[in-house]
Amino acid sequence: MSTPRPTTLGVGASFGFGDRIGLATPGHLAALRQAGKGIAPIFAQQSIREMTRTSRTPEGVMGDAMDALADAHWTQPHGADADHLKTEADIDATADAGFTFFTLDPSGDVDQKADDYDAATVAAKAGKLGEAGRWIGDYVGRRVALPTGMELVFGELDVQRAAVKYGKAIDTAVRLGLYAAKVQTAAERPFEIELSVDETDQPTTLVEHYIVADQCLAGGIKLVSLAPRFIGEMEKGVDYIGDVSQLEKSLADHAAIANALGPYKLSLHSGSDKLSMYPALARATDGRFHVKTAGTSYLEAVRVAALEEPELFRDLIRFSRERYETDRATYHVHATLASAPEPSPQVADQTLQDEYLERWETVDTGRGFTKAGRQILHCTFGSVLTDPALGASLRQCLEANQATYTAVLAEHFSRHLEALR
Ligand SMILES: O=C(O)[C@@H](O)[C@@H](O)[C@H](O)C(=O)CO
Repeated sequence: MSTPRPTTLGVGASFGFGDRIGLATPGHLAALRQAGKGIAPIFAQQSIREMTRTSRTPEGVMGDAMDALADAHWTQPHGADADHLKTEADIDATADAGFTFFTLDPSGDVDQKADDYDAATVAAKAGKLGEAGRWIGDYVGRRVALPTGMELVFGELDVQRAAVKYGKAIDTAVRLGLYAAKVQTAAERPFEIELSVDETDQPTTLVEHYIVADQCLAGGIKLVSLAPRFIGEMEKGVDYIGDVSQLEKSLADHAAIANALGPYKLSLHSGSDKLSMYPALARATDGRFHVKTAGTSYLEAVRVAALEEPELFRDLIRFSRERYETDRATYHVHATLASAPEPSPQVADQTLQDEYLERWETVDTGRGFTKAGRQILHCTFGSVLTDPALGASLRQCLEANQATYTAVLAEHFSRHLEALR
């Protein structure tokens, strides 16, 4: 039986194995076979941003994943995530390549300062929204009791703020979602839609979540998953930053809304390495989650260089440090160059591995101890992979040591998947 084309996965537990290089799928598969029972995989997953930074195409991403699945004689269902789509052109490019999971990202239309406005400013801005604020009157005064015991109270200020924050973004999401549905239906191809507003500065409140999802539904968009901006910090390349017990309660309330209006999954973006919150996510959603990762597979590729070609690892660190201040611009990260050592000859190989590739506690947890080299490597993947010398050297290292890459990925992602069970 041959490897099936990507398909829709529905609202059961799923996991996205983003692969920025195109050589990680064997390791992802090994981890899934070891520890992924009951979790549906997405192997072909890249954002437009990633493909732009790595000069890859949707066809190339799809081809790399499908070739690896065929080599492994994979015959089970799998999805394909066209991630962080912002325009109709993004949808056209990825739909034609066979993607079936469309992550719509209207965050460019989210007012990311909305939580800072006082009541008068909120009211004034809401009054100027026009069509984007058409639904304000429909919600003011509502109360919705959630099975978690939480009651959603739609006060006038809360609803106005939701409109100021997400009103335009909702209309963008509906426009993109209807377009994706039209394209896929015309081509008789399967599709499912995720809405992502995770890459915004201020958390999505429960009232805002309810209104965003309810208005998507009213606009004709059936969500398979939603990525709100959760409380706490989901920074790239490091574990969750915040109080996990508070997060679990918030996740349960968000999940109750998803069940009431969907059902749809809660989607965790920047899911790489957030193992401290995985059990909470699985419990709070009762397994109705999607976890999206990508950067951590790149970091494990760098680990192969550290293990097999230490001099290449030093070159990667040196180059990444030169690029970090530029490349960090669109990512939510805290690392500074001062938080990790220069790869000077006096610094041992093992020290560099510890400082730049540690998986666990790598942020200042109040003890003044910050290891953030992972973020310096994480954010500069595009510069490295498109550098004629370094990109080629890293790929050659991985191709010469594919068994090592597969092994470190299998171990790394088995830990991720086991934490979700
Ligand atoms: O870095 C990217 O552009 C994407 O991989 C991520 O934003 C993705 O949506 C994600 O959250 C995976 O960690």
